[in-house]
Amino acid sequence: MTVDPSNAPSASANVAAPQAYVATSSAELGRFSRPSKYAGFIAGLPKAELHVHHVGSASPRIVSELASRYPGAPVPTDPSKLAEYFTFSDFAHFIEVYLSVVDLIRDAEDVRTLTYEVARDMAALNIRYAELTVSPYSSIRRGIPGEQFMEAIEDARVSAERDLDLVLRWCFDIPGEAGIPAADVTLDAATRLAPAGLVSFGLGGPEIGVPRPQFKAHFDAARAAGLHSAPHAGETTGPQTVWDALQVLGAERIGHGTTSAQDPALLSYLAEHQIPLEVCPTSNIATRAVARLEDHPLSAFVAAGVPVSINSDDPPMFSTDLNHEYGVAAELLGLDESGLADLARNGVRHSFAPDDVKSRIVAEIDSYLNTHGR
Ligand SMILES: O=c1[nH]cnc2c1ncn2[C@@H]1O[C@H](CO)[C@@H](O)[C@H]1O
Repeated sequence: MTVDPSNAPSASANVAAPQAYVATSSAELGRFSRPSKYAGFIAGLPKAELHVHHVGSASPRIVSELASRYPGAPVPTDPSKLAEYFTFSDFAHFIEVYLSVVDLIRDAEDVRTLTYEVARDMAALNIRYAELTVSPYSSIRRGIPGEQFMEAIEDARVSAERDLDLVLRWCFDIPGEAGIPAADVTLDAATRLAPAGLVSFGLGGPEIGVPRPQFKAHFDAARAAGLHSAPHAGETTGPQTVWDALQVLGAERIGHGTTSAQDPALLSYLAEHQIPLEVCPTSNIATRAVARLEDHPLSAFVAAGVPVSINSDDPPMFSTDLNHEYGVAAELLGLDESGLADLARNGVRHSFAPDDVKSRIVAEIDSYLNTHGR
């Protein structure tokens, strides 16, 4: 895989390129919902993304390019066949497909290129800050040395900040299905290899058959090392998983948290303690965690006073991108431009970004609303 520097937008080009939906194939974008009437406003709005997976952000072009190097792989080499490959019968099927793409990343150069290209797609959407969920275990167990992996992602992070006006940070997550050995490797990567951009410790993958409490010692150690706790919970199992994440893993933010809506006491707790949920509406439909967008509990969260941010999760795999998700949120919550700007400010405020980065981006949002709001 090679980077074509001539495709890299300059920082000033980002501001003026609101129509670019480069993170996914535009024909497929919005397979699960209509384009928003606010699409133009959203495209130029400076935003933060707090829940987005590293490999799950690989564009169809990168995925098919990688697949063509490994003819035996199940992943299609033709980008136009990817939409069908990325149609999931259920969450378990989604994870199986996700791991087949992870399998195509074989060396540190792949990691560096992938990370930089993901950053470039984000910058074209006017994302100014992103916490990318990275699973070092998946690469280390496929033979990429941990030190090389860290060097690759850090190199991409520093280049993105220099070239793309995008501040990147990492959440290292345990792929839950791989159990304690994966947790050990992830904790070692987070605490011994400790790259400068790392801000949080997470837990992803399936929830069924993967109880959160088994990872208590790993989260305790990560938190003692100064990392924030941001596990997935309540995406595919009920509210008890969210309680476990809060009470056992010390969660400061919850990935998805969708089924919290089933438990009024949990909603009150989240509101009282101002624990944000990282909501990814289209993802929940694509993995069939929620049956229909109309059934999505986003508006119930907001009504209960639970803080939320809007995120894209694995955008090309779900035929979406962050701008499209903001349009979906506007529809679900009945927002206008000023409400969309509030949503963008929430994304920044709930992030683990340095304070100066937060105030800079919030000021950019304020000024964008002043000049582009109705
Ligand atoms: O929506 C999601 N929920 C949970 N895990 C996910 C999701 N998207 C990507 N991953 C990724 O699945 C891998 C296998 O556990 C992990 O690397 C996790 O980051």
